[in-house]
Amino acid sequence: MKLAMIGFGQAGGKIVDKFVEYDKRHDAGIVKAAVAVNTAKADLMGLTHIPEEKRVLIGQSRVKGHGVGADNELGAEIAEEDVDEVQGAIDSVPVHEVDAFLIVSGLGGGTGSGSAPVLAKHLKRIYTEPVYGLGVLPGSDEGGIYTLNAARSFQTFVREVDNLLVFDNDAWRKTGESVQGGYDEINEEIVKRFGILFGAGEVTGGEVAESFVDSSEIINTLAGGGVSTVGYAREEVEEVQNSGGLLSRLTGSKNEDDGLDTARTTNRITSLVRKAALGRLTLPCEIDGTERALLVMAGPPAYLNRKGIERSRKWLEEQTGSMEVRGGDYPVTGSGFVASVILLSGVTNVPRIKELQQVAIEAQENIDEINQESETNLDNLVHDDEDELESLF
Ligand SMILES: Nc1nc2c(ncn2[C@@H]2O[C@H](COP(=O)(O)OP(=O)(O)OP(=O)(O)O)[C@@H](O)[C@H]2O)c(=O)[nH]1
Repeated sequence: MKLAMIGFGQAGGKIVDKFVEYDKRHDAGIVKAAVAVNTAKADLMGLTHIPEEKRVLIGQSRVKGHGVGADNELGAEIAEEDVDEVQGAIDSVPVHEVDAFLIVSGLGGGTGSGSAPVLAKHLKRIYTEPVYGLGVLPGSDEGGIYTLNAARSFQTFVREVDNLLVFDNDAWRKTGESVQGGYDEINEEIVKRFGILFGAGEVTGGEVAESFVDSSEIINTLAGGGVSTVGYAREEVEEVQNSGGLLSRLTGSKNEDDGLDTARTTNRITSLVRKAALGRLTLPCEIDGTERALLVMAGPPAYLNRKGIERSRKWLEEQTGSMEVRGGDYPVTGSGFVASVILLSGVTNVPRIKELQQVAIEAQENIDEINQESETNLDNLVHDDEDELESLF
């Protein structure tokens, strides 16, 4: 699947930068264009793989290249004012060659959390291609302002995009380590999971898959909106030549080990799918109640088979209660591992989101209370002034 990626803020820029690197390293063919947008000049200068002309500094007249300091209302205002500058960088993207836009952003800061939903709304008005978001939730040790920003931005972002893929930093923090300490590893994890998912629709180099995942299947799984999470599991394998693959499956060629190999391959697939679905998701949640799902099995063609994928698909249908579970191969010769990636789209039972919604409600109530108090104080002040004036005459 070919994407135009736009990274907002420090986290968004770094993650898109890593996607570009991943794309080159694996010849994945998913990043058709990459743009980084920020209010902080230093963050843009720290990027390595996104070309300089695709790094856009916004809000110069307001914050002089120094960032918005976690003020996401200011971030949103700046994005509204400078959306044409971002559009300028997107104008050179051959949009007819991309399947979708992906806006990547941390939701806890000011620039990304404020700007990402603004750009999503803008792109949806202009283009017919789907606009997806990849939103990163802050660690709970980052402080109240980050949680509040995330709570507010999450609600707006999910409304503006066609689907919001979520990664929760908090769930990926290592015990005893602050989330900042492990960003490199976390970003690797993000890019690996989403790289395989989006790469599935872009097989190059003459690989033949038995039941190939098409980008339309990714789009259909994400259609309908809501929030998505991704599971992943992998197992190292030895690359074998000419044992199975589509050719031998089509010609029916067999050897003595074929029965055993097929059973082993099938079992490996079903076990990896269970591990991916029941292990740590990018956004931890109950998988029961998921609206749509897509299962991608990546690895050397000899280690992929339809039977394993079919069984796993049925298992996933039972676990999620969804009637819309798609599945297929992503053949990668020479990968040295078989991996299962599961996209769960339209998840509903997510404790972290409930927590964020609660934070947003409480914050709104506090704001209302403060407003009411200051109105009452103002009224009292006016009455006091009137009384004072009356006593003067
Ligand atoms: N996964 C991941 N998360 C990050 C990274 N850097 C920052 N974050 C998270 O993203 C949130 C937003 O931080 P930034 O992206 O630095 O903020 P910003 O959008 O640039 O906004 P300002 O700095 O306030 O202008 C933080 O709360 C962190 O949780 C990163 O490299 N990887």
